[in-house]
Amino acid sequence: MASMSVKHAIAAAKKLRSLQERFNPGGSDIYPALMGDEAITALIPSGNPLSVHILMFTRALREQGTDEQYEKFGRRADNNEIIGTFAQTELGHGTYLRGLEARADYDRGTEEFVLNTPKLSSYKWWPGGLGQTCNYCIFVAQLYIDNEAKGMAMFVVQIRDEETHMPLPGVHVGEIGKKMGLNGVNNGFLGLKDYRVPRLNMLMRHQQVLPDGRFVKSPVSQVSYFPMVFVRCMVARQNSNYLAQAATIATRYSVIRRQSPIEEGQPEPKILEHLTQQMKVIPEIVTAVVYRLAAANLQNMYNETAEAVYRKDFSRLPELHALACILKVATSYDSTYGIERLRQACGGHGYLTAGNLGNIFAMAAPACTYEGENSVLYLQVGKILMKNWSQVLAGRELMPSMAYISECSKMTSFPQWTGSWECLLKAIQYACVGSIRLAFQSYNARVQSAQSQTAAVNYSGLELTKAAELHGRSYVAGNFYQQIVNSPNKHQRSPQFQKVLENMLELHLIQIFFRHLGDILRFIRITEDEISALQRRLEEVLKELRPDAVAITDAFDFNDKILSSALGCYDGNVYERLFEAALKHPLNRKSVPDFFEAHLKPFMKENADNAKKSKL
Ligand SMILES: CC/C=C\C/C=C\C/C=C\CCCC(=O)SCCNC(=O)CCNC(=O)[C@H](O)C(C)(C)COP(=O)(O)OP(=O)(O)OC[C@H]1O[C@@H](n2cnc3c(N)ncnc32)[C@H](O)[C@@H]1OP(=O)(O)O
Ligand SMILES: Cc1cc2nc3c(=O)[nH]c(=O)nc-3n(C[C@H](O)[C@H](O)[C@H](O)COP(=O)(O)OP(=O)(O)OC[C@H]3O[C@@H](n4cnc5c(N)ncnc54)[C@H](O)[C@@H]3O)c2cc1C
Repeated sequence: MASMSVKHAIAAAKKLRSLQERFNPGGSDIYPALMGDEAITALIPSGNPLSVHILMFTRALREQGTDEQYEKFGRRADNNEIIGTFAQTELGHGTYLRGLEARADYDRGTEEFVLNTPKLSSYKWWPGGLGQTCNYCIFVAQLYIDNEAKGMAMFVVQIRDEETHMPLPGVHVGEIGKKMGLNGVNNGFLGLKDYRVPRLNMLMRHQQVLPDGRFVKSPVSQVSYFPMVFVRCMVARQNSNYLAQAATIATRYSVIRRQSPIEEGQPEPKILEHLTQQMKVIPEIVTAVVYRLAAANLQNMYNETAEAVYRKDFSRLPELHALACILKVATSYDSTYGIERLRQACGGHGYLTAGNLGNIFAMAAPACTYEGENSVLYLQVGKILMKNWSQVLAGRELMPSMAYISECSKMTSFPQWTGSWECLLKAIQYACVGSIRLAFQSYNARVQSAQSQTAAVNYSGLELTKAAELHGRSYVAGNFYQQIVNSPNKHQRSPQFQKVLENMLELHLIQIFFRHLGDILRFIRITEDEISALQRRLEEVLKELRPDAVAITDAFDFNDKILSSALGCYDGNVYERLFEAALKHPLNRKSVPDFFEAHLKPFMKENADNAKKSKL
């Protein structure tokens, strides 16, 4: 599987190169790389062994290396003359980067770094493509000068001979084993023993080690985390894509499959006529659209921040970090749960490999873990919200994506309930700010009682997580509202199209309201009649969107090859394709399976003989 994936990935990478040259000659825009990776990944159901090379190795060389280092390594990596990965996670540590054990000791006598993974737990473990594909990597290690720890640093390390692909002396590298999906990616392990690299193999755009061993600290240590921010932005886009693929499959299947009359004596309807089926499928279509728009916003913000960082302006890093964390978490959680809901909406056939929903789930699910385990990132955002709440209390302005927190903090109570979109959006924001206030009271009480920040974060973790989750909901719903109601290009839309978009906004806001009704009722009084009115509107908007469901998912424009699903094929010949796939199964090559003579027949005969004996 790995070799097939590499073959396909190389073919697709060549295609990508020609596309880039045609549409983005010599440009550094992230989209071609992203599109290329998405295209390659989509065409290789077992995952793209070049993903981390495209998304992390090449970018780290460009963003963390000096111009000279880019010329020496980055250009060859961009041109796919060398293939790398990003080797940060270890067998013993993934989240707690300060606990990483791999070390780089500077030898000023030879102006080299001596790299070691001192224990088994120090082995790099997980990097994509590391097992067999890559011949280089970015090796993340704790930097030591005269045995004094200086923090994390990144090193360009060649791990295999460029001609023979043999692991170099001092390198122990291989595949970590079968996973629940992405088995074409050859995630690998890497151990280094007294492996020497020249001083100039340490990426030194932001921090330097001079020939005599003097260390020049980075102006902002967090800029070394930038490669992770980029992938978190990618995950937001990639996982909204996975959800859109699954929604397309389930929608198409739901208008082909007929089951169970709604009125006695009537013919069996398409299953999408059942209201409960609409509630399973249509919100997922809308969620895919909502996150795709949010991810596009985040991507633009990433580009702007990356350019600013290149100019040594680090001012926007904190906001980008907070948004990249919350959107990576929200998109990966909601897409993973949404794809499983869509699989279940396809009944038994949803469980068939031919439907491809299981594989889309297996591709989407690990994003809840990699690039920052989701609950850790929720805590990251919770900590940032605590800092911002202190700013609110001090009367200071907040970053634009958190401005609503200031506005809501000035409200002494929630205004008269109207049920309008603005009211629903404000309710989610108001509940978020209420949760932030409660979390801060707990957190601050702990800090005041002399608990350390990390301990206070831990013991306030549940409230911090809730506040972070509601902040994500507020940002995503607010972005969708702005795009539908206040977009500058709104007047270029046909009235019909605008109406469909407004129906999607209505559904998203009401769905989020009901998902967080408990959180909202803690801070806002809403009557039973007002809630029942929203229930009616939910049922109504599902009915309104039902006729548009197929057109919206067709507009995602996934080729049958990308969907790779007998349930979601454009021509709708589901049963014929299911049967065609079944007949291809190896067990159908013979009428009598080999195991009959070898196992089944003796087993049944033995039971028959025993039955006869027991009657005697
Ligand atoms: C298109 C296809 C897309 C995707 C799929 C395809 C391919 C990719 C597939 C797989 C790739 C996966 C690659 C990986 O998984 S690489 C390894 C990823 N590992 C992680 O993400 C580690 C997660 N852990 C953390 O990030 C750490 O917990 C930590 C955030 C670094 C925090 O650690 P800690 O030492 O405790 O420090 P804190 O006090 O929490 O933070 C210190 C300080 O720094 C700020 N901060 C933290 N992170 C960032 C950042 N990324 N950017 C900017 N700022 C950051 C933090 O807010 C705090 O600031 P203060 O002001 O409070 O000091
Ligand atoms: C498919 C896939 C591809 C990957 N690709 C790469 C790659 O290319 N390069 C790379 O370097 N890594 C890669 N990784 C590794 C990935 O980045 C780590 O798995 C991830 O960072 C989580 O770390 P961990 O596995 O050590 O889990 P841990 O950090 O051990 O987490 C285990 C549990 O402990 C909890 N926990 C940990 N710390 C805290 C805390 N402070 N507070 C509360 N709870 C906590 C977590 O929430 C989680 O529930 C990949 C992983 C996967 C699954």
